[in-house]
Amino acid sequence: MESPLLSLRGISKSYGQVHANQQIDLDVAPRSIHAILGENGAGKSTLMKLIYGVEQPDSGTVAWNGQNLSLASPAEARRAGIGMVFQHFSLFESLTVVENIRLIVAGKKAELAERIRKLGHEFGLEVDPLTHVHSLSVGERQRVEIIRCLMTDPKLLILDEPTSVLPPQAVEKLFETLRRLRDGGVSILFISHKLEEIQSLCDRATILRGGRVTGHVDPREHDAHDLARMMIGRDMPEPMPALPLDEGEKRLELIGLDYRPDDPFAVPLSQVSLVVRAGEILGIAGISGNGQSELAALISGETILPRDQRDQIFMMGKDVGMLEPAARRQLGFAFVPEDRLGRGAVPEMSLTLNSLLTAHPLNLVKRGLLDKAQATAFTNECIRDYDVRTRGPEAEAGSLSGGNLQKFIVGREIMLAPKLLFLAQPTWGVDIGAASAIRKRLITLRNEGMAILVISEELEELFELSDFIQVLHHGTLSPPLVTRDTKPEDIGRYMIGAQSQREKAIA
Ligand SMILES: Nc1ncnc2c1ncn2[C@@H]1O[C@H](COP(=O)(O)OP(=O)(O)OP(=O)(O)O)[C@@H](O)[C@H]1O
Repeated sequence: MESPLLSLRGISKSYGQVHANQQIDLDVAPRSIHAILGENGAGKSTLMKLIYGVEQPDSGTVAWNGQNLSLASPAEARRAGIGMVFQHFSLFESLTVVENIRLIVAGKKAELAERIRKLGHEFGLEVDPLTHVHSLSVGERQRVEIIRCLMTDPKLLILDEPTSVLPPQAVEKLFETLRRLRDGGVSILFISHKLEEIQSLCDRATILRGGRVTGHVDPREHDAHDLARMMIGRDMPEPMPALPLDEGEKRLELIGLDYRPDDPFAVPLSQVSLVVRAGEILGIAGISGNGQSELAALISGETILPRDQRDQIFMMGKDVGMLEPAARRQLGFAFVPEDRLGRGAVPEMSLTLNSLLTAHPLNLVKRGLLDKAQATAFTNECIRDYDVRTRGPEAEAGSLSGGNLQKFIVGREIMLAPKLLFLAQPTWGVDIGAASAIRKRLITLRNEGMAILVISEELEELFELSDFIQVLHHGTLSPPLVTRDTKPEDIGRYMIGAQSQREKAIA
């Protein structure tokens, strides 16, 4: 092999009792796309943080182009030619795209805006440089992160689950971008839970389990089942069959919902109608930025309808358009937001306190005081049942790996035994074994009569879960399509607005 661009030997890193990385050896060749594979909590993000100078190893050596390298900060890593796009975004919401980029890349605003447009166009990462970040969807924020990284002209680009929120078309475009970058001499470290992606994109893969390297392979020589087995140490579980059920009562109904946001960058919704019945899963497909966050806020109660808009949102038969989130939850509604660190959990608080955020009605508070024993028992149950890998209920939410925090939030909301459960991107960042366990659980709950609404950008996920799929495009919702009679291409046409509203619809 050509001498490696980056070479790690015996790298270890612990957080207290947790050995996040142990004796890691890794060589990244020049001009290669190298996958890092592993379950939630296997140590992938930690390893990337060590390479990017966010954290320093306890022991071991790093060589960069054959020279010893020790990085005290990400700024030093960037100067050396290492760039990273994080799983959790690091953009300032109150600044515009170009202002955010200017914090890292030198240049005049107008010039930078022009470069952002050009790069966006060239690599299929279109985003308006003058938009405020708070009005961007998760997918759009990720585009900004990737562009910002490309603007520092890295020799090694680290991408932590870059495709998890991108629609299929954008994934292919991103892959073209990455291949072009590789051909131009950039090496890429690519973390993903999607084995098919790794096989189509990567020429090498390193597999981690429990903080240790369990193998270096060429992913093109192994099928997805093989890779999954190496990663999780057993075969993938089979999907759960959905049982046919009689038509249940309506638990959520939107009738001709119109919404004009004050924010000029937000997407207005027009004539959105949907029904979710007991014993049914409705999936909402669509490319992010088409009104998903606006719709989610209206359903959760984060956005409240003005007084004159009556009879547009019903939960359990009650007009809830003007009710606060807590009042909706009292009716039997639970919600897993897409933004797990901003809205789903408070990173600085322990898991037990995070349980209280939504589960306090389950006798976790007595006479205004925290019932510590009950709250800890609830949290322990959630950790055990949802396979949340953490040191315990007192761990800060922010110390969990991304996928494990997501499992915790999904578990907490399901444990409320709601009548209506709404999940936005339920398995974002969750490894394949755990994602399949969450989907199985959702189908079991559906079979037991829960009404479930899922917003997801992952079509495969919606096909596995949903009885019906509706597609959100430019703030309007397609009619419901019966999943078993629908092909992904049909959904794809709605996603880009190419399908006439009447075709393929059920009456
Ligand atoms: N700052 C921290 N404090 C304490 N423990 C931590 C910290 N960061 C990571 N850990 C622990 O180290 C282990 C490895 O976490 P890491 O985030 O590297 O996993 P990962 O493979 O990237 O997982 P995921 O796929 O869920 O993102 C986990 O057990 C995690 O809880």
